[in-house]
Amino acid sequence: MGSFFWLTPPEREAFTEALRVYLPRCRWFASKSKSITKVDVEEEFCLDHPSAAFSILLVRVYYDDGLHELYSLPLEKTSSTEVGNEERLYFDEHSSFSYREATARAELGQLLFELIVKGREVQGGKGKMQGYGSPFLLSLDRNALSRLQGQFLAADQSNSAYILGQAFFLKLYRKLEPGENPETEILSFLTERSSFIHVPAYRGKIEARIEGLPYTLGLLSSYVPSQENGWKKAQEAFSRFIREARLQQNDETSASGFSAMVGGAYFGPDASLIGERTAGLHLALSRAQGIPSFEPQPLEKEDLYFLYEESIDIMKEKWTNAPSNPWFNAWLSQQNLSFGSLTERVRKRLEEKISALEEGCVHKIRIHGDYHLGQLLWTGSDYLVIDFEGEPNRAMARRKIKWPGLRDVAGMLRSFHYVAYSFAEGKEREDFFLKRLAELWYSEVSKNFLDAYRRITRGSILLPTEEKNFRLLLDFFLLEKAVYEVGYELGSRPSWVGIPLSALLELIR
Ligand SMILES: Nc1ncnc2c1ncn2[C@@H]1O[C@H](COP(=O)(O)OP(=O)(O)O)[C@@H](O)[C@H]1O
Ligand SMILES: O=P(O)(O)O[C@H]1O[C@H](CO)[C@@H](O[C@H]2O[C@H](CO)[C@@H](O)[C@H](O)[C@H]2O)[C@H](O)[C@H]1O
Repeated sequence: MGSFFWLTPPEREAFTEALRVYLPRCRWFASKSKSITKVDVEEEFCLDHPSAAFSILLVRVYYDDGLHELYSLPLEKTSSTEVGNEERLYFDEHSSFSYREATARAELGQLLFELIVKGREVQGGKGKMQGYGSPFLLSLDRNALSRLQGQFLAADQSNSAYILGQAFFLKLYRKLEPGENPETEILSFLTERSSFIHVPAYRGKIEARIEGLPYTLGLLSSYVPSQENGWKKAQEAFSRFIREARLQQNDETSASGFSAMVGGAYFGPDASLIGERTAGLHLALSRAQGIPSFEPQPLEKEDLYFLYEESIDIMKEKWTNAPSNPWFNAWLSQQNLSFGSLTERVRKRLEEKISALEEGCVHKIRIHGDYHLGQLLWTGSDYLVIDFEGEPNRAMARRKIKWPGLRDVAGMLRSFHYVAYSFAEGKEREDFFLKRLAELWYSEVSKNFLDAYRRITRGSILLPTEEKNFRLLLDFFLLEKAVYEVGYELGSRPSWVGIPLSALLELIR
């Protein structure tokens, strides 16, 4: 079967032109709003299955702002008669060879799994791709492993995944950068060097090495059978709470009565368990003596000024379309605020938090970095934490920076807030009772989560001993996360922008 590098220059051009149209339509393609100037295929790794021929292409995409990104694109090579025109990405009339999207093919998942199990190496044009199994995987019976059936996971996510025999989960990263992916790094650390078991166990990875640089192409972990994720479970608990509270509305149930309801059966116990798991995760990550990329270090004010600058940049760059966003504007006029005064108050509040904080009051460690309820899987009796890639839109090196665990804690608190306040989203009528219940739910769930987290981390390098420092740091991270979220919502869910804005308002009052 053919290969990109066998094509003539005009054929290559036709193919990269086809990619230029195709890529922005893909869910995992990060820069949909940018204008592509050029697409280059930098590398091709060919993988043959008895019934199909595949290629993993590494494709460099150039934009009109001078920046570029590298993507992994698994394609199937097939003869023209087998494929309808609509499925083809490229067709070469002379050799009757065409490329089509292959991610959904279970055979590809199988081949990639085998690459890891057998530690195989595949040569490309400039470099090589190799599978690496963890010590545990390599201790298993290879024949039994090769009989496992692959299945593509049809979830609309930033990466693509396969399940093998309900035992393994294989994630193929789409956007690549040189260096080890934070997810393989953290999961292998937790699996092999800690006793924390509430994450999928690390089982291996696929790495490419091109011109001396490593790129993580895939992660193999244990498969976690789950009922739902934390976000769905919390939403469901919140809506049950609202239904029950409305039934009791006439019975004059007091605020403390409603809080007790939440604490009892409407996510209060879940929040405590999430607090325990979060604390356990951070404690495990903080016990990493002798590994420079993980070893804890005292927090300096400089570290926070870095985030402060980043928040200012987000407000300048990612909030630029705010003035044309009707929800943003309606919110501003409701609060009697101008755009300029909002951003200035946020800036000032961030600065105040840093200056009042005592330097070195806590240590920074490797953290999850994009911690929210959607990153928790509910197994039916416990929560497992997934997706350690960090914030998807930030550069890899940036996602590996150490921060106090309280940064993840703030992420989870923001997520509880989203559950309560997204419930009222899109409902025209002002419903004061619902607002009151949302406040009560958020406050009770947050208290349960924080109490559990603080109980377990008390006395450790993760928690400031003084209450004042704890509050300052947590508020700083809540502010910083809400600034990020406003930018995120303006780009992806403009009608939800009021949720992080309402949190910001509370924090700058
Ligand atoms: N180890 C696992 N076992 C089972 N399902 C998983 C596992 N990890 C992730 N998933 C499922 O796949 C989805 C996408 O995983 P995630 O790590 O969030 O990928 P992405 O990087 O694409 O966001 C999750 O929402 C979850 O449903
Ligand atoms: O795609 P990722 O899961 O890596 O994270 C990004 O998308 C999240 C949205 O799904 C976004 O999270 C925000 O919305 C959540 C509700 O959908 C809410 O629970 C989070 O608190 C809120 O930040 C996340 O910020 C973004 O990085």
